[in-house]
Amino acid sequence: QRPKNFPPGPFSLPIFGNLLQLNLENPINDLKKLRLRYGNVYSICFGSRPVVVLNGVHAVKEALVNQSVEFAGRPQDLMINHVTKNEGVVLLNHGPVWRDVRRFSLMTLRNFGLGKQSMEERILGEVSYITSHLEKCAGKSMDPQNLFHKAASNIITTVLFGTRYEHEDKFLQLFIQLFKELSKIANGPWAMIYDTFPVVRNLPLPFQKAFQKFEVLKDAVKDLISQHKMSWVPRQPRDLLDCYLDEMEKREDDSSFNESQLVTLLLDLHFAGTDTTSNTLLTTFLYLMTHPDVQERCQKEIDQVLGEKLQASFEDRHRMPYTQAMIHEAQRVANTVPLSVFHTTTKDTQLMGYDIPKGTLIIPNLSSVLNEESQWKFPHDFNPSNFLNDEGEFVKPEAFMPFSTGPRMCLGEGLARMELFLVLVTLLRHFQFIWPEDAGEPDYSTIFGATMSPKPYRMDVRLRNKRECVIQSQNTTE
Ligand code: HEM
Repeated sequence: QRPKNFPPGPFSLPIFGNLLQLNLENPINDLKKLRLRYGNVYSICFGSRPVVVLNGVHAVKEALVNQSVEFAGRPQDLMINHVTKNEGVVLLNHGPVWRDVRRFSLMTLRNFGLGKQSMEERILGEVSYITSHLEKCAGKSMDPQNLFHKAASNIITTVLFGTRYEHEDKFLQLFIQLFKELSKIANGPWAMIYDTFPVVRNLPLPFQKAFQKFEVLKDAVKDLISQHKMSWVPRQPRDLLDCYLDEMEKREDDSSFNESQLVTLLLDLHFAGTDTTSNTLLTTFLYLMTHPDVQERCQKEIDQVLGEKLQASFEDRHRMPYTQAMIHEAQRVANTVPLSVFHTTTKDTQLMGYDIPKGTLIIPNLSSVLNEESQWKFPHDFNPSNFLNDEGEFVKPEAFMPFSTGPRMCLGEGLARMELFLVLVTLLRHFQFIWPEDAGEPDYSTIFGATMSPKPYRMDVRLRNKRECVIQSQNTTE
């Protein structure tokens, strides 16, 4: 039974709640139908647990921004909380430890923007590996999935541990494999059973594998920390790990900065920063190939702005309104984290006239905001004009929230935006991407998960004429 004056929703069955009425493979359409019937704030039941779903920009902002503290909690009793022992940052509940770890992570990422080996240099370093890989594929077709995934992983590992890994490296392969298996379990039916029926939690059912796999990941990170400590020079940080060791030394008696917390924080940031960015890149290239006019217009702008400059820099974005608009539009249609990360209420509160008790699970339906008909000029198309005004200047509507909003919003936003810009601008400058003639009609449908991805596809890669000469002459000089 729903609490008194709770947001309305469909009739729910005993034990199962509304789970049997949702297509758990991809519930986005079902959630959309419920919004049409019950409005922007409605409820469903996961088993016996009532859950509030927020839809549309106004409801999401009212909760996550205007009542930022009340809606900034995280659930603490799901399988994934038990697997990570509530450490790290993503799943920490609202409170002083989360605030401290978040502030440390944000500051450290921000400082790398200015430091000796800046974030920009780290990203451009990895971009040059992508470029040389694609040069080898020029004239052929290739599946970009692994390339983008490993590149996104390498960018975050250079920031976290100062290391990039060859794409065949065993450590990188192990991480990617275990992350994949863990998210499959965490997003699958066994996690749902674990979360819904506490009595089964100690039984030897397949969800136990998630606990074992996480331990393997933790052991690998512990080894990495031990190796790192051997070359660590206090107060001369090379990466986030060094900054954390400095912080641990500074706060000797502060129990929230400790080695166990560090292990999960590194895993959290690595995990949060990999699939998200690589799936966004995959969607962007799918749309660029199938909208060659958009691709060409970006290339013209990029050529014009960069001229003979050797490399793009993040500052160049201010002179590339169309390319900026294209990247934002790609993020809008990619809808990479469709249901955000679940929140909870930290105290009894009210939202749009409804009472919501402390501890209620909240789903900010970001998908409903990024596709909201009243907010976008072309809600159902891929059209950079969604981000351009009549003068052709770049503008960002308030409904652009792929990183969510409020105090829990993505803490890697700055890194992700820099990554997307530098990768896309560099690749569009050097290559043309073409939908292969024998690939049939493009399939824009998505694979639902904690992060959404496009169906696998192949792309034809061609060196662009103008750049071909420059690259060849550079290669000869080397
Ligand atoms: C295109 C890329 C990305 C997208 C679309 C994205 C999106 C999101 C979203 C929707 C959330 C949930 C916010 C909320 O709960 O309200 C989130 C949280 C988070 N993201 Fe990202 N993210 C991206 C890249 C990254 C990167 C590169 C990092 C690594 C530094 C990162 C680290 C995090 C962390 C640590 C959180 C949890 C923040 C907290 O709970 O305080 N993300 N992200």
